[in-house]
Amino acid sequence: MEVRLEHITVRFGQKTVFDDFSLHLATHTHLLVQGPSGSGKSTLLRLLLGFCVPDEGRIHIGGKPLNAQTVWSLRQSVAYVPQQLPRVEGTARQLLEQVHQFEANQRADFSEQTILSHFGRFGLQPGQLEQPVRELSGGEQQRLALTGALLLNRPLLLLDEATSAVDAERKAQMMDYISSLKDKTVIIVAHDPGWRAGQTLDLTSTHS
Ligand SMILES: Nc1ncnc2c1ncn2[C@@H]1O[C@H](COP(=O)(O)OP(=O)(O)OP(=O)(O)O)[C@@H](O)[C@H]1O
Repeated sequence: MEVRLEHITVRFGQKTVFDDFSLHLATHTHLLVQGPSGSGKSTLLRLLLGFCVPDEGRIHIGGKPLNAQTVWSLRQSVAYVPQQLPRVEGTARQLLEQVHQFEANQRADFSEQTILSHFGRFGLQPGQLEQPVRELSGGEQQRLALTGALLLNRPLLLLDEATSAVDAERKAQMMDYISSLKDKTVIIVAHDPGWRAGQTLDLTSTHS
C-alpha cells in the first residue's frame, strides 16, 4: 500500500514537529523511522491513522486522500501496534476476541491455530492466552499486541517501538518475521539498531 505525505506541517502550541515534511513510500516498502525522543516518530504514525490532523499538507494512503470522509475506511487498511498496550481488563484471549468482534475485523482469521502459530513464533505459551493481560510482562504484552495486529492481516503495518521491552533473542525472531512480510508496507519506529528495512528515515535532521 503506497503512502504519501506532502508538505506536512504539524504544530503543537509553540512547537513545530513537522515543517513542510514530505515522504513517499512505494507499496511493500519497509521503512525504519529513527530520531531522538520528541522528534515526531509517534506523531508520524498518528498522522497516518488520522489520530493527528496536520495543520498543513496532504496525506494519501493507497492513492486515496486521508480526510474526515475517508479516515474510517482507510483505517481498515492499517494495523497499528502502539508503544504501550492501553490498560486492559480480561485475558489475552478476551482481548483478541474483542479485537475480532469489531465489524471491520470479523473476516480476519482469528482461529486458534493461527493465534497459536503467532504465539509459537514469538515465544508465548499457549496457556498465556488464558492469563490476564495485566499480569503479562511488558515484553509479553508487546508480543500479544503484535499478534493481534498480524491477525488483522492489513496491508499497512505501523509499529511504534513494538519490541522495545522484548529480550534480544525474541526481538531478533520478531524482526526476522516482520522483514519476511514482503506483501506489506511496514513502518517501524524503533531505537533498536537490529531492524532491516529497505528505507530509513532519520528525523534528527528535521529538528537540527
Ligand atoms: N497531542 C499532543 N499535544 C501536544 N504536544 C504533543 C502532542 N503529541 C505530541 N506532542 C509533542 O510533539 C513532539 C513529538 O512527539 P512524538 O511522540 O511524536 O515524539 P517521538 O519521536 O515519538 O518521541 P519518543 O521517542 O519519546 O516516543 C513532542 O515534543 C511531544 O511532546
